[in-house]
Amino acid sequence: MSAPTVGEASEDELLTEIRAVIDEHNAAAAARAPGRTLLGPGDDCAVLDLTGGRTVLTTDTQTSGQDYLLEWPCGYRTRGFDLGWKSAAQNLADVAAMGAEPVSLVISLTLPPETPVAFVGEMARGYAAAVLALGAPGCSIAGGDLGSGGELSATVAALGLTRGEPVRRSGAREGASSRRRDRGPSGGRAGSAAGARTPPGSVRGDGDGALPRRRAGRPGGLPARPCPPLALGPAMAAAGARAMIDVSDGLLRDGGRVARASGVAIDLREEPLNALVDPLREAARRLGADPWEWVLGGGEDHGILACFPQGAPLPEGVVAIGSCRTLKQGAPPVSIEGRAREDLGWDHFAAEDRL
Ligand SMILES: Nc1ncnc2c1ncn2[C@@H]1O[C@H](COP(=O)(O)OP(=O)(O)O)[C@@H](O)[C@H]1O
Ligand SMILES: Cc1ncc(C[n+]2csc(CCOP(=O)(O)OP(=O)(O)O)c2C)c(N)n1
Ligand SMILES: [Mg+2]
Repeated sequence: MSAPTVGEASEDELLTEIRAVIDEHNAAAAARAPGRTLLGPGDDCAVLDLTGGRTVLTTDTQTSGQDYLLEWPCGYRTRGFDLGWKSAAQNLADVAAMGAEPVSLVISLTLPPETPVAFVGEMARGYAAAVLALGAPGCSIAGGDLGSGGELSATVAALGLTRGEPVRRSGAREGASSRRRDRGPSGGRAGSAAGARTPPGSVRGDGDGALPRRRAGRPGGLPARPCPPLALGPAMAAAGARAMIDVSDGLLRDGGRVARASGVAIDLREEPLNALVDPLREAARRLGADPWEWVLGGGEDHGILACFPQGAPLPEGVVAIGSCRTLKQGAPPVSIEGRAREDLGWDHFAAEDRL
């Protein structure tokens, strides 16, 4: 007998599958952050107490074919756990990049009828696991929505609280140095997600060219399970960061967003970037790809790019990668050792069959 699918289940049965996981998570989260989530799933709305700071709110969607593939070119099959993890992580990263601590998530799922019920339960486990593993153990999963549809998609909204003022993209000033925390708790580095997406179709024919399937599909679990360094968001804010962004669309593109919003030019140094490129060289060689393109243009690593006043003490693990200069007319918003680089990065609406 084949595994039961969503099309054979009722909404209540699916909710029971999800609630089994998240109710347990929420009980633990409530013990760690008492008084924040006053009412979780089960009513028309959740009830939160967000007094004591500024509230930040964000949402992001993972859509099959656009943000993930059920089967990657390397043969790796996306698990429900991966999809849950990634859609939580991507939102938690946005909260952290404002300098906030995550308080709660709501989750809306569109499920094609052929989706296995077990996949949905796995997604719930992925949400709860990401929240815990990435360092937001007090964050509740306060509710969501279920619907049927042609494409499997997951939309998460996340709420967070700051201690001081949220850190926006627009606060960078000349002379500030720009630094990037590139390593997540389990080792996600800039460029790794892009490297993992690169299809082995582009492998060079040098005999053992292709990475073993396991490694090609999951260097550090990416891009299936990105590991944004959540705790560094509030830590960088407390250390005086003037501008922050999570790198979802690529270092150049997201750096350009900070530069433009702040009215500065960001000049990156080659030496610290080399430290990000080096571990990717071998994988890139085998795939016939340019590791610099992964580091500069690859998205979905969700490290945090921040600009600090010169001389500000940096939280541990933060690496200085450049500085903010005067923005000159006609000059690129982001350069490397003063040289312009081709504009690399992810744009949903410009992408054509490009992983
Ligand atoms: N994917 C989900 N994850 C977590 N909770 C969910 C999910 N879908 C629905 N819920 C929760 O289950 C309860 C019932 O959902 P629903 O029937 O969609 O409510 P309503 O009809 O009031 O919109 C709500 O409290 C909702 O937050
Ligand atoms: C099937 C597939 N194609 C392409 C990509 C690459 N990709 C999709 S979205 C994205 C950037 C991040 O997504 P976005 O929704 O822009 O996140 P946000 O900037 O809103 O945080 C990248 C690099 C992918 N992950 N999966
Ligand atoms: Mg963001």
